[in-house]
Amino acid sequence: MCRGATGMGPGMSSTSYMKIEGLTETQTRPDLCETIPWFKHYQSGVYSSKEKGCIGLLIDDSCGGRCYVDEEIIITRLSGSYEKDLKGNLVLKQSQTLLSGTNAAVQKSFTNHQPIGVIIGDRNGDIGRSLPHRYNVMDLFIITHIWPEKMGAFTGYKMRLQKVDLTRKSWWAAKDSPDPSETRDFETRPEIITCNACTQGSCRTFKGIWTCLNRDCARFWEFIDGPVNAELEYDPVFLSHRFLWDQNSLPETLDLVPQAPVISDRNRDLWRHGENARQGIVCPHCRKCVPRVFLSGWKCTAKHFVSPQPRKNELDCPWSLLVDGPVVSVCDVIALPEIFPHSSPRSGKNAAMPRGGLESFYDQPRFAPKTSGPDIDRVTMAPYVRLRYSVGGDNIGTVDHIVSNTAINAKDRGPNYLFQRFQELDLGLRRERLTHAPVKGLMTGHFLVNSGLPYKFVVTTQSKSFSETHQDVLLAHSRLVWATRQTVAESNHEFQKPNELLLVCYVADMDMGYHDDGEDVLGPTVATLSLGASSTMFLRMKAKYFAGLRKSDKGSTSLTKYDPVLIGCHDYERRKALKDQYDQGLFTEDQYDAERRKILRPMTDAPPIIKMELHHGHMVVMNGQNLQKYYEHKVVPDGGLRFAVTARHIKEQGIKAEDIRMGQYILPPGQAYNGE
Ligand SMILES: O=C(O)CCC(=O)C(=O)O
Ligand SMILES: [Fe+2]
Repeated sequence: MCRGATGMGPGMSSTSYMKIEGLTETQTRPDLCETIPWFKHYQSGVYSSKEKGCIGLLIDDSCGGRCYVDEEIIITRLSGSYEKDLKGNLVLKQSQTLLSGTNAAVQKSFTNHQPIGVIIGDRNGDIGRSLPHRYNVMDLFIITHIWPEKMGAFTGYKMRLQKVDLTRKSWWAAKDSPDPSETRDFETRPEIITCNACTQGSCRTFKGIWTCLNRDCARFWEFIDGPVNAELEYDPVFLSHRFLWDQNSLPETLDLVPQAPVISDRNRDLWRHGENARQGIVCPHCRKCVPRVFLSGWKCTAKHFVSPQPRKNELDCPWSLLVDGPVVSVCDVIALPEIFPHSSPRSGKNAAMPRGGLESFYDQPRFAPKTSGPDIDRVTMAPYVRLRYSVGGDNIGTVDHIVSNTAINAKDRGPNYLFQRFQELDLGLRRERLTHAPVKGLMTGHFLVNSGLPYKFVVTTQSKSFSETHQDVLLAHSRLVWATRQTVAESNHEFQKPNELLLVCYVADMDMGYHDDGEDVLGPTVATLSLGASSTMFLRMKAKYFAGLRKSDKGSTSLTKYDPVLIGCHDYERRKALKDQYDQGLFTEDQYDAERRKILRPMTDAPPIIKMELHHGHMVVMNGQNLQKYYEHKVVPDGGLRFAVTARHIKEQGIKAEDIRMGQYILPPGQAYNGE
């Protein structure tokens, strides 16, 4: 059945919905989603909230047959169950329902007259004009009709949306189109015709022909002697009629274009390191979505686009909003209010109060009870305590957790000093766009800066040589050189001096997801120093080794080639027995694969086998090439300001002599760290 919006009548004009006029634009989907609060979905075309239903809609690409965009009306399909055929046409693969998922949210917005923010992408061909930017905020619309159509063997839905504010000409209107007339016709409605078979009314949607739009009726989508599906055109009245929205009858509307904040002493923390620190801001000058790229704040400059490159028409706008503030003390980001009664309690999301005094807080790290986890060896490495996790037998590797204490942290040029200096120095910390990401333009979930030899595998960071790196940063590196040397001395590896440094900074809910640090060009040892807020580090086996096979996005599974059958993997005993038989030549490769297929099942991800609480001043040294090959780690900070300084060795073979010098430095006498 064709359902139209109801309950209209003469009412207030809707001009007040538009807080700011005009177009907001962005070139990447992540920038859009970080900035526009009513459209935070990175992949779907519908953004919904539980309470309101659909609040944001993106129309891009091809919307399928008979989609339509004019100055005030949009007709588009509802999402879900479509696939592209070989020619790139969208084909419905299963009938849609309005009862669940995003279509239920769309239905809810239709019923509630919820205004919806609409964004149009420059791949949309229905608008019939070129668009200035990749993504362009159109305006607020309300769904006026939702109806089913037969699409091949299945039933899918379409919807008609009408712009809320009819008093102003839309920015996407043709240049020569007239301004909206002051006297509009809000009376005319498309004709409603009752179906003889089901007795339900459906409106005249198509030109010169009527069909029943009740999907349960025997005569649904029946066109006797009429045009074939592809020839259907919309009825002129169906396109031209308008509802007048009574503003008082509409639910709370969206702030279509969020205003840039005015930073004051009261809200500074929120925007600097708190809840809003990852929020993008619409530039008040050029209206571009400006994501938080820099730790120092927001800068509306096209120049910060390493990838994708700025477009030709992109303005290099000078607007910026910097959020500097007083240096945060360590006591402000760790939970020790009873010891520092004047400090504000930590607001981190995992904040846990230490049971003992300050010493016990640092000296007795708590770690998750082991399941099938590695052995832990606890030794005193005065003045530190070192916990060594031996992972997966001899040939895999070790993780050393080097636990600091207040005395170490307070030492001259120690962690307390470094935490302060890293805030005072202009280190150039910024988020970078990932080179391989499911969504183009996706940025790291943390700020970073690289120095020494360039490290550019996950993200392309601009690297400074150590000679251009501030000495206080080199002091942190020198602690990691010491820690690396300690660890390597007990292994059968040769010590390779770290020649690279990655400084990462986390604020708000930033984190670093599961990854490994195991590029071919990297040495086997990776050492990290934590400064500031606490965090939790997890280590787990990679899924393909844990399960022995992996599932592709399309649902097929493939066996892991050269499966090492690591201690701790799923179904270890049976897999090991098969592998032994294969290694002894009792199976051909095909037989081995066939036997493996009988027992292996796709798994959910492996559970973490190490969970370490990293506090201010702690160091972690991961040692072993295979540790990075077979295992992965992630870090989830508690919230609040945290720096992680990581030192690795990049193999020098094939690197030019002048570049090798980028990874070398000499500290003034007595300043290289010696473990005290
Ligand atoms: O934040 C941390 O402690 C670790 C960072 C890390 O894993 C990395 O930089 O690769
Ligand atoms: Fe890492």
